[in-house]
Amino acid sequence: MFTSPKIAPSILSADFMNMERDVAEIEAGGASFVHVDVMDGHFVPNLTLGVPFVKQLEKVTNLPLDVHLMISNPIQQLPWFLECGPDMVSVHAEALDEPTGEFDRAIDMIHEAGAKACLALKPDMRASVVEPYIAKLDMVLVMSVYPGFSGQKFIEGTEKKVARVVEIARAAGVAPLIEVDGGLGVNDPTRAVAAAGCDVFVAGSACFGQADRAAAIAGIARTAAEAQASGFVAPWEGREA
Ligand SMILES: O=C(CO)[C@@H](O)[C@H](O)COP(=O)(O)O
Repeated sequence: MFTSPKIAPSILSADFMNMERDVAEIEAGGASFVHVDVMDGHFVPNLTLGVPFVKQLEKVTNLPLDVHLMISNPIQQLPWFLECGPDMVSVHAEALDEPTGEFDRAIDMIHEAGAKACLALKPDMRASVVEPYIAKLDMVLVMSVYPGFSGQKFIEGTEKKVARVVEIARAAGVAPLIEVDGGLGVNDPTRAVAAAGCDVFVAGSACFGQADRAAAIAGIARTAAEAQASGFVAPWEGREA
């Protein structure tokens, strides 16, 4: 039922002056993806990196790039990011205009470029928004903090949204990866989302903020696997999905 936990360290917490070294460490340390936080200072209140950086990053690692576009107007910018050769691209539901077909358009553009397509949801977005698209999606990214910064506290109850997305996927007879991003580490939030069906655990400060990145990755993966096996139940109430 559960897949083995995959860890995607978020480079937002890495040393931008030593990115090649930091990414080499997580590659050697057992990461499954590099989570690349693209923020435009408009869709989220922080500005990080753009196309030239992603292009360079792709050259210095064999890890799959998991590019998380926290940007306004992704339809316009997608072609530039897709030229960088990412493995997986997440676009936010909140940044797309559903009535004009932008959800389908973004997913199709990503697939046509040979990458895997993911729909990302901010904490206030309902899980059911993925329902019409679930069969086309390779992954759903459930944000467990308001996007913009590393080191924030996990929003309790996000595990309910994870469980709801799993339910929607099952009902459609598909099994996209479920990724959760924000506040994860060797902690109860990781246990809660693991037990709810999360496959990919994004970790910024809990990975790059640690001196031993390999030990950090192993610790989070072990925490998640144990929670999957034991059926961890969160000690909080939290919000609805
Ligand atoms: O996209 C984001 C924040 O917007 C994340 O990827 C963070 O970078 C995760 O950091 P931690 O919460 O794990 O420290």
